[in-house]
Amino acid sequence: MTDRPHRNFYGRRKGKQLKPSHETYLAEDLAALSPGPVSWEENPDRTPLDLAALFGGRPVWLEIGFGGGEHMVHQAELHPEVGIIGAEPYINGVAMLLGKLRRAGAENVRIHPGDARDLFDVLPAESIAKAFLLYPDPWPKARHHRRRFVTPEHLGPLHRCLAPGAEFRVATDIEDYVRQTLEEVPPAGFELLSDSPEPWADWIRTRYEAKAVREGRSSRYLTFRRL
Ligand SMILES: C[S@@+](CC[C@H](N)C(=O)[O-])C[C@H]1O[C@@H](n2cnc3c(N)ncnc32)[C@H](O)[C@@H]1O
Repeated sequence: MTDRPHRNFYGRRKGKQLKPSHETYLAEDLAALSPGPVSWEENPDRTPLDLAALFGGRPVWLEIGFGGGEHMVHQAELHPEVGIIGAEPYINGVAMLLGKLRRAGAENVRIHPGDARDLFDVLPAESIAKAFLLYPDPWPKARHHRRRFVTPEHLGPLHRCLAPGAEFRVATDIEDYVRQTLEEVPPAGFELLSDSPEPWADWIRTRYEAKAVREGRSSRYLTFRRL
């Protein structure tokens, strides 16, 4: 037994199932970091989460589709004065985040290992002070554009959760995703604050962004304010 038995414990296993023994660790960590009952099975009445109890009254931020969790852990370390809830259905990404969290020792993160849309309806209205949507799935084919996150179907529930004045950040390397975001987000009750080829000052490169850079694609960083 080393002093860090979890080192690389949740390592990269893209495309592979987690080993049963790893699933035990995953389940234990996830139980400790649960934001409360989110799924319809656990919370059929959709009772709102008690964010004050979760984070002791700190402002709460939300990351949708955190992938491997680089950005979430970075923000959690940078901002111990806030609580951050992340949603990600890709279980190996969740495992990567858990490994990073163990190494970082951040205590201000809670994880919903599933669809962000299930989280939206159990977050109290106007409870989120900042939201991140970083490199959402591009759905490049025109006939799949309605599956993108930035549609009225998702933006309405997100708007309900965000506090007036809350920042909503979107990063993407897909030019047509920028177009759709600029078209769809303002009518859902947001104003555009900035649209930049440069990332935010507190940025850290995510796994997906690193892949985009390797493949020669640049990115756009959009900041909206919830009206
Ligand atoms: C292209 S990846 C980017 C991941 C990460 N943000 C990054 O920049 O490396 C998009 C992520 O969104 C997640 N995702 C897709 N639909 C989602 C949903 N409805 N709720 C939460 N996450 C979702 C996917 O599982 C995937 O990990």
